Amino acid sequence: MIEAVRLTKRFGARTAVDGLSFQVRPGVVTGFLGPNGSGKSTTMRMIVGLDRPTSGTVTVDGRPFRQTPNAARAVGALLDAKAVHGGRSARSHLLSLAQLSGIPASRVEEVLGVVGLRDVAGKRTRGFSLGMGQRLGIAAALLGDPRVLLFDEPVNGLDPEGIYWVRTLMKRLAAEGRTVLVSSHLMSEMAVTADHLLVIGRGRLLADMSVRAFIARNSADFARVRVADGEPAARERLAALIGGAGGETLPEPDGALRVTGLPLPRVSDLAHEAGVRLWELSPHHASLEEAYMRMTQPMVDHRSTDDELAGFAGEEPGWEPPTVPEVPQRGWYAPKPPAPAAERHGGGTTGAAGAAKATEEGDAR
Ligand SMILES: Nc1ncnc2c1ncn2[C@@H]1O[C@H](COP(=O)(O)OP(=O)(O)OP(=O)(O)O)[C@@H](O)[C@H]1O
Repeated sequence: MIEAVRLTKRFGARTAVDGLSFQVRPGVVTGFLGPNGSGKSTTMRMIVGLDRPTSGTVTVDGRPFRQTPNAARAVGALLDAKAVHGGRSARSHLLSLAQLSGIPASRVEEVLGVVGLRDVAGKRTRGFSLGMGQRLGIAAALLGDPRVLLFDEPVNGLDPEGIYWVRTLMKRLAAEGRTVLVSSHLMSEMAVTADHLLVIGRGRLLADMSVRAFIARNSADFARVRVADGEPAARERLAALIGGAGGETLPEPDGALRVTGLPLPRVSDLAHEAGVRLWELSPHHASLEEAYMRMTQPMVDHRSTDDELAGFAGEEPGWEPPTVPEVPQRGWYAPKPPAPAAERHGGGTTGAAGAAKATEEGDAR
């Protein structure tokens, strides 16, 4: 278990972590969320003794990290996947870490297999993609088979298959009874990976609860109601009735109404009494992303403004837009058919077959 008590870190005048108290329990995946600059990485760095708290304490299984015997085998962390010597191979990077912590070399081969890097283990990490670097960082965290694991943005740069793999790995590690703390900005991913959430904003704890409770407390469920197509007057009549009964409606892009403030059966009764035909009446639960945005909106430090340069393209003196040949579009967003094989390769059946395939794909969309 990880336990923080009034944990605080200041960098000069900036308070990065402000009196945080929480516990991260074993057996579940705990998601660590917060806007950019809210203090997640600083908290993780303090957990593993890389930053010293200005005040307060944080312990791992009852002791500060620096006092934990053989800490590298007790706690594994992926904090910065780029913190690897680019001239070393993945294998030699892991071997040197293993040697420093008294971990047998055979374990290196095991973790290389777990993260799917065996085939490239002899290659210099300089040439690694972002996703390969993440996998190597995860391998390093797993090396000592630790009971406590921290992952700062582990899915950063991973493709969908890699993201799915990380999700499964986190869940498996937690199911084995380990303590797993994982930060991410990918809300859809957190919603399916984490059981529990710690949410911080400007260094302070905003929420410490299950994912389900967090969504329930920070969002409003709603109903979608769609009247029969081609009956706009009925839609307006229903919207007015809902408003009169104390509900609120918002138009949805497909013509349906999003209703809040009234239970579903009440909406159904109103439609029935008014003789409005419905094609849809469905309950909806807000997503983790909606709940998170609602809670953290006031805590966001970095916001974009409208782009002053919007509309700039094409104004460069002498610039002409490229001419795009007119191509008839077939189907729904059908891609441009490939040029005839003869034009591209000087003839041949391969090109013709490829053209036929591309057209089939276009039709299928
Ligand atoms: N070494 C440092 N010196 C000065 N300020 C720092 C240092 N490390 C972090 N900070 C500041 O502390 C605050 C918290 O940063 P931190 O990296 O912990 O946030 P974060 O939640 O991990 O952000 P992100 O989601 O962008 O990774 C920021 O304002 C950051 O600029």
